[in-house]
Amino acid sequence: MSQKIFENVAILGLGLIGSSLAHGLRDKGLASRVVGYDASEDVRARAEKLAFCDEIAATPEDSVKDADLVVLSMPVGATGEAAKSIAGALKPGVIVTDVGGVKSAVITKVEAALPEEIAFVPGHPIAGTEHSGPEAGFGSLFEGRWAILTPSDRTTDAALQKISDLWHALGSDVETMTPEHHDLVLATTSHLPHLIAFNIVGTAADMEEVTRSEVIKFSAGGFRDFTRIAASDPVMWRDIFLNNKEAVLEMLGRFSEDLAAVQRMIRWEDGDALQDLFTRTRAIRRGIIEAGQETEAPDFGRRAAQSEKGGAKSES
Ligand SMILES: NC(=O)c1ccc[n+]([C@@H]2O[C@H](COP(=O)([O-])OP(=O)(O)OC[C@H]3O[C@@H](n4cnc5c(N)ncnc54)[C@H](O)[C@@H]3O)[C@@H](O)[C@H]2O)c1
Ligand SMILES: O=C(O)C(=O)C[C@]1(C(=O)O)C=C[C@@H](O)C=C1
Repeated sequence: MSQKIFENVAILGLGLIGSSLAHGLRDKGLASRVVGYDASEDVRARAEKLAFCDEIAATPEDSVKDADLVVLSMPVGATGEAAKSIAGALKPGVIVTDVGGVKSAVITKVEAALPEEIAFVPGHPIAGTEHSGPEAGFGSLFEGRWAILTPSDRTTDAALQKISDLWHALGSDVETMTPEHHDLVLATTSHLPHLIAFNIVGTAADMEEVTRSEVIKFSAGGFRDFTRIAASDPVMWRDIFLNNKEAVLEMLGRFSEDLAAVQRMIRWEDGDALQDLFTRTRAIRRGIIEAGQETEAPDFGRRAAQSEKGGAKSES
């Protein structure tokens, strides 16, 4: 058991990340009481049954009224409205944080909604799975992962330190950077890969229709890895692309240029160039494994495989 960091925590949005946080806080004894709220009545009822919070509130205002920490854990497109809905009910001295995959747009919307004296610490755990909903959460999700904090004008030093302590206690390493840098880095390492996965799985499905033949049935390792990523929550990803438009378009432009270069290598049978590229990318993967940031068979892959074989249904 670690040391308690907060008395009363409110988590708004009880999907994969919100429920994982609730589990993690309880498993590690980091809060006295956790109150949850979700905009969906169905999710509230499921969360009540799963009992990972001490209480499920009926309204956003009720969920935050006693909180000394409020976590906004909904799709980034809903974060501004959620902040508006709690603005009048917050206790003085409360810290508000979020977990959204985009930072600049979220900061603008949340800070426009919250009273100026409220401390806001924008955050993003670089941890997740393709599953969503309250059944998908587990307390060890954040262990051995990064949590990025992107302080803004409304982030006090004391609040930043407490949120950093919280992520450390949940098992994460913490890095601080500007929101703009975060959005560009994540456009490259998270948003673009998801876009490619959504697209390639869509292309294969179209191929199947056009050729009226089985394409996906015969897919093996490589394509299956793409289908895992492409199974991620549609609302969450719609919001990420709409809220990190510039950085994603910038990275997509660069990616298209690199893809055109590979196209040329194949057309002109430049085997050396192809081999050089693949040698470089293999070294990058091996470097990630050696640095301990990934295993050959990630845990969440095993969880997914187990649930595909008939285990608990974890998607909403
Ligand atoms: N899934 C991941 O891998 C991952 C990783 C890191 C961060 N994130 C971020 O975490 C956030 C939540 O993602 P998730 O994977 O938990 O999604 P999820 O789909 O599992 O859950 C989101 C929940 O938010 C609820 N919600 C929507 N609007 C709300 C509102 N106004 N008030 C309260 N609840 C509301 C939905 O009903 C849903 O239950 C997103 O901003 C996402 O960018 C996701
Ligand atoms: O592991 C996965 O399945 C994820 O997609 C996690 C992932 C990522 O792209 O790395 C997805 C979105 C986030 O905001 C952070 C983490």
